[in-house]
This record gives sequence, C-alpha cells and structure tokens, in this order.
Amino acid sequence: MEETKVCSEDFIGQKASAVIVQSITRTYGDKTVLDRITLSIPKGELFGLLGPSGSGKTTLIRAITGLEQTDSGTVTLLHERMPQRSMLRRFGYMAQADALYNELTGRQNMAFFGALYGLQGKQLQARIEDCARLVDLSGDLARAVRTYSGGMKRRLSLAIALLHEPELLVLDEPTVGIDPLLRRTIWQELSGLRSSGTTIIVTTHVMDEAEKCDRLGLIQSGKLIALGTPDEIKFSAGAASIEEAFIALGKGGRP
Ligand SMILES: Nc1ncnc2c1ncn2[C@@H]1O[C@H](COP(=O)(O)OP(=O)(O)OP(=O)(O)O)[C@@H](O)[C@H]1O
Repeated sequence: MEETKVCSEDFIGQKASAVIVQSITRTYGDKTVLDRITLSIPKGELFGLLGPSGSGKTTLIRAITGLEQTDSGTVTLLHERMPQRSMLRRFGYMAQADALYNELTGRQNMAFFGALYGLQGKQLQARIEDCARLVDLSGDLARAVRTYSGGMKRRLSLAIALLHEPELLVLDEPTVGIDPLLRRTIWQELSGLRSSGTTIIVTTHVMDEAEKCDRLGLIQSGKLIALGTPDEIKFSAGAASIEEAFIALGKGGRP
C-alpha cells in the first residue's frame, strides 16, 4: 500500500484542529478522484494544496467545505461533522469559477453576499469598504460586474470570501489573473489573517506562493503523496525547490 510521506508531526491532539479529513474517497463513475485522503489542519495554519491539473485539489477542498459529496470517510470542520448547511457562515469560499451576478455592481454583489453571511447596516458597509480596498477595487464598486476584467472578478470574489471575517478561508487559486504587485499585497493580507488566527487553505500552481505556506499537501491522481512544511518536503525529496520536490515525489523517489 502506498503511503503519504508525512513530514510534520501529527498535529491531532497537540493543537486544536480546524479541519480533520479522515480517509475520504470520491469516485466519478470508475474514476477515483480522491483516494483515501487523510489530513488534519490546525487552527491558524496557512495550508497550501499543490498538484497538477486534474489531480483532485478542487474536489478535495469542495469536500472539506461540504459542497462535494464523498463516497466514504469523514470531514470535521471547526469541530462539526460535515456536511452541514449552518457551517456556510463560518467559512469563506472562493471558487475557481467566479459566482457573481454580472448585471449587479461590485458593491451590490458584496452587499448581497454580505447579507447572506448575516452582515447588515453599518457593519456591512464598513466590511465592503475594507475588503474592496484590500483587493484594490474601491474605485470600481459602482460599475456593473459585466464590465469587469477577469482579474477584477477574481479580486471581487476574494473580497466577498473575506467579508464576514470567517474562521476558515478556503481559496481555490485566488491569485490567478492578478498582477504581481497586488498578488504580493494579497499574500501579505493572508499572512496577517493567519497571524490573527484565521485558518487558510489555498490551492496554487505558483511555486513561490507554495513557499509562503506553513505546510503543503501534494496531491497526485487523487492521492496525498506528501505532507509537510516547504523545507521538510524539499528535504524529504532531496530537492532544492518545491517544484523539483514535487516532480521527484510524483515519480515516487528522489530526483
Ligand atoms: N462533476 C464531475 N464529473 C466527472 N468528473 C469530474 C467532475 N468534477 C471533477 N471531475 C474530475 O475529477 C478530477 C479532479 O478534478 P479537480 O477539479 O478536483 O482537479 P484540480 O486538481 O482542482 O485541477 P485544476 O488544477 O485544473 O483545477 C479530474 O479528472 C476531473 O475531470
């Protein structure tokens, strides 16, 4: 049986876990998209999921949030067994495909989702201003979203995921289509949120973003093939970079 290279200590029982995934499997027809994945993410961790296109990253984070069914295994999120509709207010989810209302303005979109999260009045307005500023959209909030570029839509989706200051943020490739300067600002903000106790799960293809994560999970063909800090993963693969480590671990050995 193949085993995940677990580099970090097992956090269960040592630090409160925000996410506990136990042996989840997901199949589509005869294709196994998630294969017995087990993983725990402590509160306040910035956790990165890395893997080739089609390896199962989106399916895994959707399963974690309860948006995707699993065939077997369990997910516990913030001490609650998933799926559970009431959990929707406790995490922020930014999907790869933007779920925005094109005919509404940026502000109207934020107000709509903010109300769904239970925000209202002055608090909602203040959060809209703060989150729009963070993603550099303050000057564009009055425009209909259909006039936004792809990158602006990504930024608006990110702002919406942050609106209700959730305990857990789940971001599927949040910086795709975002220029390097703003990308840096967004990562600074993610680090700040992590420091104030927010747990963050982020999928990425960008190696320098992976280096900024506390720990990484490497996924290949639905299997978690490695788990650890960026340094642990490089060390275990005998590689100089995460990219090299990923290639080496994917082949099942050292480079
Ligand atoms: N609804 C579905 N029906 C059938 N197959 C699906 C469905 N959703 C995903 N898959 C398959 O599951 C596999 C994993 O997809 P997933 O989107 O999780 O990969 P990913 O690692 O997030 O890829 P990317 O980096 O390209 O976003 C792929 O082979 C995909 O084709």
